[in-house]
Amino acid sequence: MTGAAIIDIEGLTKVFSGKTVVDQVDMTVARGEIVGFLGPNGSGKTTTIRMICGLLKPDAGSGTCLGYDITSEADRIKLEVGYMTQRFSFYEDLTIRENLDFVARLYDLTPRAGHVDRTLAQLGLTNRQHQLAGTLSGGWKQRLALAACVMHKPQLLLLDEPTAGVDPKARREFWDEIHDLADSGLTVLVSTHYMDEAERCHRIVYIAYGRVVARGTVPEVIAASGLHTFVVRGGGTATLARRLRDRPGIEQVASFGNDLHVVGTDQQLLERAVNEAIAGTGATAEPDATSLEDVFIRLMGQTADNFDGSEPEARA
Ligand SMILES: Nc1ncnc2c1ncn2[C@@H]1O[C@H](COP(=O)(O)OP(=O)(O)OP(=O)(O)O)[C@@H](O)[C@H]1O
Repeated sequence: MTGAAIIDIEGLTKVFSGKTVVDQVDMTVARGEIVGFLGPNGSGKTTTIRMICGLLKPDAGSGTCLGYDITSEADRIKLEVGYMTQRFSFYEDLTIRENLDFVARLYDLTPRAGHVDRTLAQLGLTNRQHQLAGTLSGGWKQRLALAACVMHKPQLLLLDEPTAGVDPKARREFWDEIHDLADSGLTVLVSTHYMDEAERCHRIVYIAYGRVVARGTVPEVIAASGLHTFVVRGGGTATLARRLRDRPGIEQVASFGNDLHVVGTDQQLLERAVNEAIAGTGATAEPDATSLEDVFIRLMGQTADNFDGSEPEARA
């Protein structure tokens, strides 16, 4: 299947109680890619992932995952996918090894001990194999969950916010692991709210109200946003932010430590507005590269939190 898309879905739609939570989502993921799936809470990421791996039937749309039809060949997909859910679980009163042995049993892997040994070594868990899972720190729990997902040698990993609540060092190590797995040919679709994680993906797909509103590599998404950014420094940021907001040409003001990122789509109008706002304040303003975070703050601002039930102001 080399060259063929690992995920290829078109028009995927899901309606819950009359509410369309996934709305005509198209997505293609090639072998070996790490694709980040981003969007506000409740925007439809988990629902999309569950349809991709055959756990949930779409109300409209079609597609394949690993070459299998997502509606008629769901059983085949489930066997070849590693799915780490948001609330992954294992037996806290069993050791790491015993937990993996249990998973090997579920997948009917033989010889069981061999598969467990290989997976322990692959995920750097061998030295801790006899530690009770319940005594592990968040980062090691995540690693055990990943081990349980990859032991049956899936071709595709679907990770739903795998590092939520994990400290930065453990998150970084987890991502090094993801890249190692991708280098060995595994394909990864990973949902996340973390900006640094989005930047570690080959491509990202951003969804809001069930619809894809941005996609591409990080530079492509930044370029497509059409945003320009000025960094304002000096003076009290809170006072300056008040002066900057609500001026024509200024569409977003966000604090980054002692700096303010001031963003707009019309560069000339933005520059004029910024210079007017800071005149006489002692602050300085310089054009700077728009960051992915600037773009996401903007996308979130346009669409609000998907849980609040309000309609988005703008839809792509
Ligand atoms: N089984 C279900 N029945 C009814 N509504 C559901 C069901 N599953 C999800 N929803 C609703 O569908 C919407 C999308 O939920 P989903 O979990 O896919 O979003 P998400 O982007 O993964 O959110 P988060 O980032 O918070 O995990 C939400 O409004 C959610 O309440």
